[in-house]
Amino acid sequence: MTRVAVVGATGYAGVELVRLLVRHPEAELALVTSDSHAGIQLSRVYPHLTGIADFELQAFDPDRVAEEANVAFLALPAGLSSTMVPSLRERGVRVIDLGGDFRIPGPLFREWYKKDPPSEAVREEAVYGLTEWNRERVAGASFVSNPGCYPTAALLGLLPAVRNRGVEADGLIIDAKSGVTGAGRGVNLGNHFAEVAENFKAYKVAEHQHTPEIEYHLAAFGQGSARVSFTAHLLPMGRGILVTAYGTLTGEWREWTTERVWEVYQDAYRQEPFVRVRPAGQWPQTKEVRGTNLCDIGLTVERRTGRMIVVSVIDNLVKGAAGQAVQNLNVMMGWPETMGLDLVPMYP
Ligand SMILES: NC(=O)C1=CN([C@@H]2O[C@H](COP(=O)(O)OP(=O)(O)OC[C@H]3O[C@@H](n4cnc5c(N)ncnc54)[C@H](OP(=O)(O)O)[C@@H]3O)[C@@H](O)[C@H]2O)C=CC1
Ligand SMILES: CC(=O)N[C@@H](CCC(=O)OP(=O)(O)O)C(=O)O
Repeated sequence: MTRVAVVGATGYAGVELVRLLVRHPEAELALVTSDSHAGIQLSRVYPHLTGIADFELQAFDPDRVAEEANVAFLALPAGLSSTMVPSLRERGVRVIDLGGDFRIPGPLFREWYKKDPPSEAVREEAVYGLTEWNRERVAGASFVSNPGCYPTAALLGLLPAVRNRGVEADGLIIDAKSGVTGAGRGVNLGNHFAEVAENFKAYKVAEHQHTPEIEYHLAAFGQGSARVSFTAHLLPMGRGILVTAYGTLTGEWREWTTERVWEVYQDAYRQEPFVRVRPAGQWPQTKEVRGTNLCDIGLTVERRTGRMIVVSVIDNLVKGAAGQAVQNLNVMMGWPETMGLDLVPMYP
């Protein structure tokens, strides 16, 4: 068994990691940490874990993490892992960081997150954990930077077309909707029931911090440059993200049918255990992936406008956070990629 720690176990991403790790056949959950709940049992904070994960929460201490665990998952507010990661790496702990600190170069992090970035030398050690597109590098990694929730859905939906030069990567439009757990467990008026229920709103328009992450990795994996208009919206539901992306067809793709484009997507994802390309005309829904590490994709060519429309859905806490992090753990450790993630969607 490999001993693992969850740093920030009381947050929504952290507690989802706990859910997956307590049933993982090769990982043993050895340590859970919290800032404001240190000394209290995790099952006091989350009574649904009574008898399942009654660990006492510890304050973060890198020596303690290194004593107890070989791998640490960090699920902390942006900016904290920039200082914590080096202290763990120095002690030989492998790290999977779920925050935004290491996903983009420092100057972009400073500009969009308005926080001090980590040192560029440490950031360059981080392997971006979009598993389906970076599996070989994740396999040899000791430090993985897990993608953001919106970027996961957007990149998986768009990369087959961008990589194959089927759509113009400059000028993509990405329209995204999330459930409220995407904002974490912290109390925030914008996520108050009375503000969210029977309501629907766009937020952080033209200034969402996931915009540079989407552009940077579309360019890197797509082997070109990318400019996107990304708009996030808040839905009155707990879990789930649905992304609708619009791209102008280029080159020979301008003449292609939906079926031809669909074949390119099938080729890209046929071997992937967690990506399902839906038959033409079938549009994925958030509930169809709820509680799982799946990303479902539907697409069409819109002949009238010369555009392609792609819809992708994930569970933000699983494929968008904890599930993809466990998928990366499996790849890092050389275990079967689906280990501990063989989950059936909770429907209805
Ligand atoms: N929610 C989501 O859908 C997704 C989240 N993520 C990422 O995961 C990370 C966590 O997000 P989420 O779970 O939503 O956030 P939450 O606000 O729900 O949780 C934050 C966690 O960090 C801990 N924490 C806060 N401040 C400190 C501190 N100073 N020192 C140590 N621990 C601290 C909290 O512990 P306590 O309150 O007990 O002190 C809590 O466990 C973020 O970086 C986010 O970007 C990524 C993809 C999706
Ligand atoms: C619904 C909601 O508010 N979602 C959050 C998701 C952010 C997140 O997960 O933070 P990172 O930037 O560290 O990835 C948001 O849009 O800001």
